[in-house]
Amino acid sequence: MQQQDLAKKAAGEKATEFIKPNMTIGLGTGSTAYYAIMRIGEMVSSGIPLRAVATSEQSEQLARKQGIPIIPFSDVEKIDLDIDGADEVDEHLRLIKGGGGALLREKIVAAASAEMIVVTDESKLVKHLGRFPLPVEIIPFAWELTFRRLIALDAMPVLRTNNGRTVVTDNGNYILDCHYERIKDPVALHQQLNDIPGVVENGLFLHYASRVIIGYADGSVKSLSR
Ligand SMILES: O=C(CO)[C@H](O)[C@H](O)COP(=O)(O)O
Repeated sequence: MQQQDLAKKAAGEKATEFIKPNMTIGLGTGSTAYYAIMRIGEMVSSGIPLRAVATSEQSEQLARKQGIPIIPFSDVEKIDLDIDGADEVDEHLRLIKGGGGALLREKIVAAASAEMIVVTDESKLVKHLGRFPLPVEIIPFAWELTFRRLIALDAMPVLRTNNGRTVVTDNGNYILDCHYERIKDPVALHQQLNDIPGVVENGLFLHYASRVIIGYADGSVKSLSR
């Protein structure tokens, strides 16, 4: 296993120590959340009663394979704990998410959770958000107009593609990756982006994370909390 994966594993597994029996867990998306899901699978196999909702089709499939009971959102009264990764984390525990394209479901689940623990490695820690391109999920209808509005806001958007094909999210939408280098006012930008008709959601998670667990390759972890 590579150094960075060891760090991700350490963080993902540590977060599961906050899980208590009978909790409803929000399962994040990505290569760090993967380790949390695998560990939760082991917990379920060992007889700990848990149930979960997933933030992507990918995580749902993984969870089902591990025997984690996935419940429909219609049955969800509250989500006790959401465990998810991030693409950037600043010192105020504000995040950029959506590198894996799951930002919309991730934000819906984070907003519905009593607590959100972010699992990450050291490479994601930044002084200022914005070095990682900010994902913005938009509806396909007239997407070119939404794209132009973002150009007018100096967002330098790029339509996300994979092998020459437009990436379509689990919700049937497109993603524009916006290049800022440094986001000076994340609160104002969050509002400005979501005010654009056609924008469904953006990858700024400004007040959801209550704890960030940073993993290191030697298996140690550091925890930051609000
Ligand atoms: O926001 C996400 C997916 O939409 C992921 O949490 C984020 O991209 C981090 O992924 P990884 O743990 O693989 O680095």
